[in-house]
Amino acid sequence: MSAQVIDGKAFAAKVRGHVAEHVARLKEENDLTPGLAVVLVGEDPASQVYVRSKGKMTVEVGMKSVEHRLEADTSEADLLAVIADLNADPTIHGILVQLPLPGHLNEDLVINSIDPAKDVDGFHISNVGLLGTGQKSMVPCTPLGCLMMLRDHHGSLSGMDAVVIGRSNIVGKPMAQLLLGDSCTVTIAHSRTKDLPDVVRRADIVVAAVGRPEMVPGDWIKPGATVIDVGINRVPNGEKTKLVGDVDYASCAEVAGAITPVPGGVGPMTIACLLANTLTACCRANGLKEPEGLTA
Ligand SMILES: Nc1nc2c(c(=O)[nH]1)N[C@@H](CN(C=O)c1ccc(C(=O)N[C@@H](CCC(=O)O)C(=O)O)cc1)CN2
Ligand SMILES: [Mg+2]
Repeated sequence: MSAQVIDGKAFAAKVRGHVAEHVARLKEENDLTPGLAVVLVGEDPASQVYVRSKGKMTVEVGMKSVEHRLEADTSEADLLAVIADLNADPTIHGILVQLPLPGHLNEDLVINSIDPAKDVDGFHISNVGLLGTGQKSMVPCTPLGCLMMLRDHHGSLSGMDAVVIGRSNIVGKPMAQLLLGDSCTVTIAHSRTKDLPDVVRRADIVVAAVGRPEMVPGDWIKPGATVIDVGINRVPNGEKTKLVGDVDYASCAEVAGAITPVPGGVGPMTIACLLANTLTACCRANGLKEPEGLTA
């Protein structure tokens, strides 16, 4: 068997197209422009690339984009003051603090200082609690992107066995909540899971989000299963480097029914869902109907 490739790049472009249509309608009918503020502390090269890309795509879908680039040694008080200003700014509907933060800053404290209604990353403790109790929330972008691709591929996910490998707050835990919300039977596996290969072999859906290059081989995959690879690992490739996921693509693609590639799978969906969340936040803030198909 050779798996169907789930093209995240193409799907993300489609999502951004839907967002752009809604944004144009909001402008025309409600004289409203959604605004997204991205805060970057320090000079992490990968973060700089992601932040630039977020700003560019925000403008492309017709939204207002604001960037705050702060020095690596910015104090917590100064960062919190920037966030407080954005919380109070009525033209800003989404606020995102790019992670990871430099080590001297308390990530939880910083994230929890964002107005939950503007927390387009869905990392604020209020949004985590709302998602966990099945209430309307802001949903973390990467898991939301994975869910959108799974729904698009399968239609209903009801009754499917899903294994999420990885228990991070950003991907693993919210992914499990979303799959549960779509009536999957969900297992969260991690580094201490016993008989991990056997656990993964039971899954109709495997979401790999461990951050370990090519950790999942094809012989862990049930024939026909859907494999969603969240990993973005840069590894040596001769004199250069290349990006690989958390699954061994070649062997998994021989067994799986469908698989996301790296690059071009989950990654592009993350930014598309960030734009979708900003649009959703703007609609909610103004008491307007939310766009369909862009939230969980
Ligand atoms: N506040 C946040 N910080 C971080 C998040 C996040 O969702 N919110 N996620 C990641 C980084 N990230 C967005 O911020 C992100 C990562 C990767 C991609 C992407 O499109 N990747 C491409 C490959 C890019 C490359 O060549 O390096 C792909 O997979 O095709 C988009 C966004 C951590 N921080
Ligand atoms: Mg820290």
